Amino acid sequence: MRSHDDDQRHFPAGAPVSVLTTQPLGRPLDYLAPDGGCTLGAFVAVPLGPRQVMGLVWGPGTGEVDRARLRPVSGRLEAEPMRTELREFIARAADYTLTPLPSMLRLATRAPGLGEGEALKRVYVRGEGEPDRMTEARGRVLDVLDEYGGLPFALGELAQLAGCGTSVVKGLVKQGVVAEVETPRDGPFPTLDPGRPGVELSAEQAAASGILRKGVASGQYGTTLLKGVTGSGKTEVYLEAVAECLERGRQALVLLPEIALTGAFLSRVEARFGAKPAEWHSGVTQTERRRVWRMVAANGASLVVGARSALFLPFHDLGLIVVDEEHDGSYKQEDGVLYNARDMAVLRASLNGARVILASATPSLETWANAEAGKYDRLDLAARHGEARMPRLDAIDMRAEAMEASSWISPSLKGAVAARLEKGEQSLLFLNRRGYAPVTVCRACGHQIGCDQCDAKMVEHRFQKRLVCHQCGETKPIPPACPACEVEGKLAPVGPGVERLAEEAAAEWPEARIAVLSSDLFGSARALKSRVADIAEGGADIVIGTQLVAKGHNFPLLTLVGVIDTDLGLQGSDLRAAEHTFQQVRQVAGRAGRVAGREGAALLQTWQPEHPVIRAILSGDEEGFWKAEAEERRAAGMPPYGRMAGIVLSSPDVASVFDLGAAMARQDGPIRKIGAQVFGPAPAPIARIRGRHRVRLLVKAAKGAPLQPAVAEWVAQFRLPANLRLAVDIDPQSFF
Ligand SMILES: Nc1ncnc2c1ncn2[C@@H]1O[C@H](COP(=O)(O)OP(=O)(O)OP(=O)(O)O)[C@@H](O)[C@H]1O
Ligand SMILES: [Zn+2]
Repeated sequence: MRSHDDDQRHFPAGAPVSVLTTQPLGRPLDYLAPDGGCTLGAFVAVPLGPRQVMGLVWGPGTGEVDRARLRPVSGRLEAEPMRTELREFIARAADYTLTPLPSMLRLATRAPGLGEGEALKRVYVRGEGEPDRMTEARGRVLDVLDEYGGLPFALGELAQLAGCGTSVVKGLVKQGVVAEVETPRDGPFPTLDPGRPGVELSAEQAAASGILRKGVASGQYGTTLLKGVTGSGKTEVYLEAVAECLERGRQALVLLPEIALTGAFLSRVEARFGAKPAEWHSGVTQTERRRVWRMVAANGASLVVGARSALFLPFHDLGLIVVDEEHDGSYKQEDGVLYNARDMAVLRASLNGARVILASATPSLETWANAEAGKYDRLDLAARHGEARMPRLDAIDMRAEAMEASSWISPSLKGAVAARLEKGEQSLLFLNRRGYAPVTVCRACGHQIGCDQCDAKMVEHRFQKRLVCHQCGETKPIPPACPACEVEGKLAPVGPGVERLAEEAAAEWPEARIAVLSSDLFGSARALKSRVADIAEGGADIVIGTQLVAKGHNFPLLTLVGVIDTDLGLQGSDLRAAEHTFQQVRQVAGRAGRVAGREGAALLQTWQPEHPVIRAILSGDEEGFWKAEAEERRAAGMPPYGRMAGIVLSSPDVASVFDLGAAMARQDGPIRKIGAQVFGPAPAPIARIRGRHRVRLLVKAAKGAPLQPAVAEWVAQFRLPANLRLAVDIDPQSFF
């Protein structure tokens, strides 16, 4: 780590400095420091060709270009300079993921107007009374203001969210129904009070919380796996570590995997600390994003709750990062910069003397193995809080069930749901498939409707009345005739998605209130959040959902979980198929019976109850499962006992991807030099997306091998033909 004094390092006017921009140039460029000089990490404007772009003073000039030919920095921007710790993090993360530095800087500067000053800004909030004449557009403006609960908006932002012109807003201002106010930009967030009493912890919880608090108090880096069964109070326990962090005047970051979870979480923070934290995710307005970015840097926000990209915020002094549901796949970004937020959290904390808490009921094998190896500490919460008990898990052997055609809920499961309806309790039916039917087939010729741009079947979405490609998002109406044989009226849905399951449930229980939770059915994150809150309060009898419902929700009335197709994830040859199925099914089962006195049950529909993974899920022998899984991976040299890098080549031209793939496989010297191996090229499982043909290569290396430099050297040997994209995925999670 560089010394702290670096933060003060100053370059006098005219000194050569290297400036990193977000432009795709690959590396920093030299400029001359402006009048008055500039400090290391300062945000500046620099000329680039005919344009002015934002840049960051990255270090002394490299001397690559003759001094006489350097242009001066145009000016300093008003943003707080980037601290050494964050610059170091960006550089290390770029090296680790083999991402060009400019793309990393872009991740760390994703807020609008960073260069603009602190002047007053004009914002719009709800005023008094009702408009003289209510129009549809006016109504929408007022709805937006209500929906966001008093948050201020910029004019353009408000108009856009309401889907109207700015004149509509101005008209409302004239009548005083909307108020126009001048406020300082970017006010600090309300202070959180860690001294308020928390809930009374059980002995087990108190012991864990004591250890976590001590860790935070040490001011030293360390990572702890907080493993607790679903409903054991992991959140209550890690909030104590947050309290300790706040007491010490340092900032804390809590990463959550799913935006729908933040609503309930914010209320818990408010209950514990007396105010809400700052939020950072795709559902936050642009105005608010800028405020969070600046306040985090100025120490005006002590706790941030966010999605994975919050990891790149310019914290003033970050003392704790909690990664909740650390096993969740959404922590791995799968396009653009390919990074795993869980691993990057550990990296950032280690550079800043901060603690990491990885919380999960079903940790990833990577984390489990790191704890086994002593790299991470581990704390266990073995019991549910209070009198609540873990749900009973049972298999429903589908071979023994009398299933009708186009029916997916077995008679046994139906009986269990009916019993819950009678008692006024909730049931959850889980199926990890969006839409109505995954395949639409022609009963005359057998043709299945695919996407024109992708090597994928179109999925019927009946609520939208369209076929949707889950790869590229392309949609089209269901054609009246088969596109292959032109016979009319023979297209039929095959297989179930959540919408079709909801149809079956509605036919079976016409009186029941049914809620379908699937990410595509909600226009906005706010709408989804409010639906989740409504269900928690008893606003539905049967919840039907995708993996969206498997994550961290607390539905107190829910006592039955039915997994429709437990075998779904076990098909295919995914390295992590067993691990993911185990995690997902145990998580979703854990939604049942979370309140004392309401016994929970989970019923798993399966065609292969004797499958080892299904047996492990039922037996609950988690350590046994992980040991066996670890042994298999170790024997095969697979992660976490070996390392991998995935390469995806894609181009509209099929020949050029295969040619380059073959050349890469031949010229594998840099890979062989570290004792690693190249596999492929092979067509990717989804061989075409958005009209681009895709080919994969895989590098397998031993655990300690210097994988990144070798891959960098290997890839650098090749000139990419026009329009061919090469993506490197270090530690790949998916192989589509
Ligand atoms: N000591 C406590 N006192 C009062 N309520 C508690 C206590 N511990 C946990 N609870 C309550 O029990 C429920 C489950 O706790 P929590 O959500 O923290 O568990 P979790 O382990 O994070 O669950 P999951 O892994 O399923 O997300 C919550 O409603 C929480 O408020
Ligand atoms: Zn497509």
